[in-house]
Amino acid sequence: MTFNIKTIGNNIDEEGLKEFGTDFAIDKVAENEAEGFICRAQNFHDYEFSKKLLAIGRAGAGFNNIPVERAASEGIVVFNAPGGNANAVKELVIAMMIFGSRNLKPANKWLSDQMGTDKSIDLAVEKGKKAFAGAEIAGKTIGIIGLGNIGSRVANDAESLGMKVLGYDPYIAVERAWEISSHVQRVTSLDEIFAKADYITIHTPLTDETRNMYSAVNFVKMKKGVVVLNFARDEITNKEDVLDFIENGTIRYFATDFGSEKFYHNDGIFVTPHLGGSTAEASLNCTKMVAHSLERYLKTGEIINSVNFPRVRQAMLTPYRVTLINKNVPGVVARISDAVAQENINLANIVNRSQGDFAYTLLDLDESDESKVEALVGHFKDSENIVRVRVIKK
Ligand SMILES: NC(=O)C1=CN([C@@H]2O[C@H](COP(=O)(O)OP(=O)(O)OC[C@H]3O[C@@H](n4cnc5c(N)ncnc54)[C@H](O)[C@@H]3O)[C@@H](O)[C@H]2O)C=CC1
Ligand SMILES: O=C(O)C(=O)COP(=O)(O)O
Repeated sequence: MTFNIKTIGNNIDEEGLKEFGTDFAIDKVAENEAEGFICRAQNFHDYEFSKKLLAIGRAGAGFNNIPVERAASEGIVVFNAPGGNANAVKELVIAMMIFGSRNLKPANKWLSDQMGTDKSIDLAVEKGKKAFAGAEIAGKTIGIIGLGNIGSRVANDAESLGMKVLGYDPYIAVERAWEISSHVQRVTSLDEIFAKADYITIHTPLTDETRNMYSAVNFVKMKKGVVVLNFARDEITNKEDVLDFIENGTIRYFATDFGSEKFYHNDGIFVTPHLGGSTAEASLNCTKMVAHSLERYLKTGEIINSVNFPRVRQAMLTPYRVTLINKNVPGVVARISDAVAQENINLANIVNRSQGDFAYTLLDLDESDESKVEALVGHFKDSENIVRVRVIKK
């Protein structure tokens, strides 16, 4: 069987797409004919998914552009590429922190406005440069909100650049915690970050807790002259409040990957056009990662790196595998087992895992009679609690 994958939007790494095996066709059919999508930050909130679509690979980290709960309810598994672009974001954040500390935006603007000969400009430079004398980051305190793939890397590098590092992440994954330098001090309150840090950077998803975190209610708690960075998501920042707190001198410099017309001409603000994950390396990594996840899911039903379904790994050793996406309500597994028994099929293995309102069930059938497998699947069609059934032949 050939699976059709459609790349949505541009910037999907062509080299990365070569990871797909020969039984995958890329961009050969219309969107509503594809079993899999690969996308980046395109907004899918108003998108009507076709019944054929089984999986979406977000070639990046943040997935707030995809309605992941609706996708689950329509039987669509959404994957992302955790860590695939983390180094790219980290490097930009470190660069922007130093860029701001050394006043490079106004300094460069001032320099480009100079007129005259090289000699006269050299004289003006030596006289005028004191206006742009900056500060070093070594010895300063950085507060990092979110210590996942990006935040943990920023923490380790900031520490090796001589900074004192405070990290806040109430949901930190155990394996990530092991990767963070023991010199990074874990704090349990955001207010401690706001009160102590000279530099503050956020590396969390956009959630109800982080939306608007950069706003007046928190800016008033920050040190005068703080440098604030947002390379996570636009909606974390209240832009009017940033302008006010630049104006009153609380924020010395604000760097962000998410712009606004009011930001572009402000000397205290530096905006990059959502470039955090835009490197050749990150784009290759992320495309490869989601290509692997999609291929594995479509061919074997295994789920790795999904954001709306639990991880399910199970080697396929039987002639048939049936996978079901079902509502996470009581009685479904019993019904599935009953149906298997009614069709007199030997069940070699059953895996059932839930996440939120939905669950994923994988049945390995020790049965090579296709008609019996079809009869089994017949039990699950048109059931209000089962939203997707697939049969995978070894
Ligand atoms: N500017 C860009 O191009 C890019 C932006 N991003 C953004 O950065 C975010 C983080 O990316 P990764 O580090 O790769 O994700 P990740 O999932 O590895 O890490 C996120 C961390 O945030 C923590 N967290 C969640 N809610 C929190 C809260 N309320 N307070 C403190 N910590 C909290 C989690 O426990 C986790 O450790 C993404 O969700 C995305 O929005 C990611 C990649 C590129
Ligand atoms: O990975 C992320 O969360 C990003 O924000 C990067 O977005 P992009 O893939 O560059 O459209």
